[in-house]
Amino acid sequence: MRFLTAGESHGPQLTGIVEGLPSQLPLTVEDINPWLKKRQGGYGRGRRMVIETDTVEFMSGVRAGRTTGAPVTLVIKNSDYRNWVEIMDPAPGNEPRKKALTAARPGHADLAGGVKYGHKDLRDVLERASARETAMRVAIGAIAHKLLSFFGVESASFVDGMAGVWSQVPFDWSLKERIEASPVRMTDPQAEAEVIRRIDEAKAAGDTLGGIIEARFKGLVMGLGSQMHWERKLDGRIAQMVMSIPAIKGVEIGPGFSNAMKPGSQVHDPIYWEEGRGYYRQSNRSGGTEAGMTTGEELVVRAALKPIATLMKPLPTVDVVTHQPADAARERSDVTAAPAASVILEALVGIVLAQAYLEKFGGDTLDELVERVERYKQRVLAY
Ligand SMILES: Cc1cc2nc3c(=O)[nH]c(=O)nc-3n(C[C@H](O)[C@H](O)[C@H](O)COP(=O)(O)O)c2cc1C
Ligand SMILES: C=C(O[C@@H]1CC(C(=O)O)=C[C@@H](OP(=O)(O)O)[C@H]1O)C(=O)O
Repeated sequence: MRFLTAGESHGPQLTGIVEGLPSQLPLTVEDINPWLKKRQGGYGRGRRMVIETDTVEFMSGVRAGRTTGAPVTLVIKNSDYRNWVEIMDPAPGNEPRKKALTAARPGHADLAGGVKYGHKDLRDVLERASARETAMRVAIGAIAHKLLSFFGVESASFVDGMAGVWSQVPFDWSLKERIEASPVRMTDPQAEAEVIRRIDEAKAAGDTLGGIIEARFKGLVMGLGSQMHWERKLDGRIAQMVMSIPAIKGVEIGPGFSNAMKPGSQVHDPIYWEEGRGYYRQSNRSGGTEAGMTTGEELVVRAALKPIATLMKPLPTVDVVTHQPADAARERSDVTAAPAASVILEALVGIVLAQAYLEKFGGDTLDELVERVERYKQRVLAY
């Protein structure tokens, strides 16, 4: 399964093409739109999210609520486009009416992208660097999750810490509903209240916040990915996908960074076997992968999100036309995107996992795939 996305943040629409889905996968917009809604939410988002109500349309590959096996084309319209029609006009002639953005914003694609692609209006850079693109990838992730649901895979995601405040309530699958209802997608009501206070404080100060986010997956079979060659290692593929989310600056599988400070005896997970249950672990300090393959335990993916780069109290920069010192351009902006990023993390790791299932089990139809996954589960038990 491969995919492409296209579309500018303030252009008419985002487009996605997904190729390699099995046929007969039940699929409606209702499988996708709730994910888009969740991605738009979260305390600390800016005014753009009031303008947009993201919903997806199928343009190919789905008939009567099922995939046909043909490439699936998805579209999400940008409601904000109506306010940007002239600025985003592809036809020549509107340039004088365009508001050129020339004060490169530190922390954004503006400077390197402007130099690399030869743009002096940095809008031509930022329109594609914007995290708006993740709306389409989350839509594609929702399809991946739909597929995973047929293999018995379940997922969750949350914000573990923000602004120096850590959740004190450890994740438990029974907390999923609370997380979904939380304005900052936290497990801990006390931490949540404090984090909301700090977001308000940051906003009032013209500042921004990042956070630590986590996604979990249970029900995965042992042996997705491969140790045999570097680019087939599942943890490597997950890291690439996660780092491609705008503003993510660190990724770990399980407690990867804190494990690095401990002796091996406190890090690795002893192996047990029981009749009827097969192989299992009593701990999951590996976070669910060993040597680029799933262990069959929960997969735990954590990521660090930097604070939003556009500051209402802007940092010093240089105007790329005049080369004079300037204040960084101020665009309408989020104060934090950590809750949204946790949803993106969960959706996008789902894509990597769906790809791993499709690679391992093949299958042109959903039935074939499910049958092969079930047969493999029996093999794992009997091993
Ligand atoms: C959901 C989401 C929303 C974002 N919203 C903003 C925003 O409103 N303003 C901003 O400056 N950066 C925002 N970002 C981050 C920038 O897109 C990102 O920092 C920038 O493109 C530079 O890329 P890098 O941080 O990966 O280096 C957001 C990121 C995510 C994941
Ligand atoms: C549009 C989205 O996020 C945007 C991501 C973003 C950025 O610089 O990454 C900047 C902001 O865009 P705007 O200037 O239009 O307000 C965010 O709103 C979205 O998540 O759908």
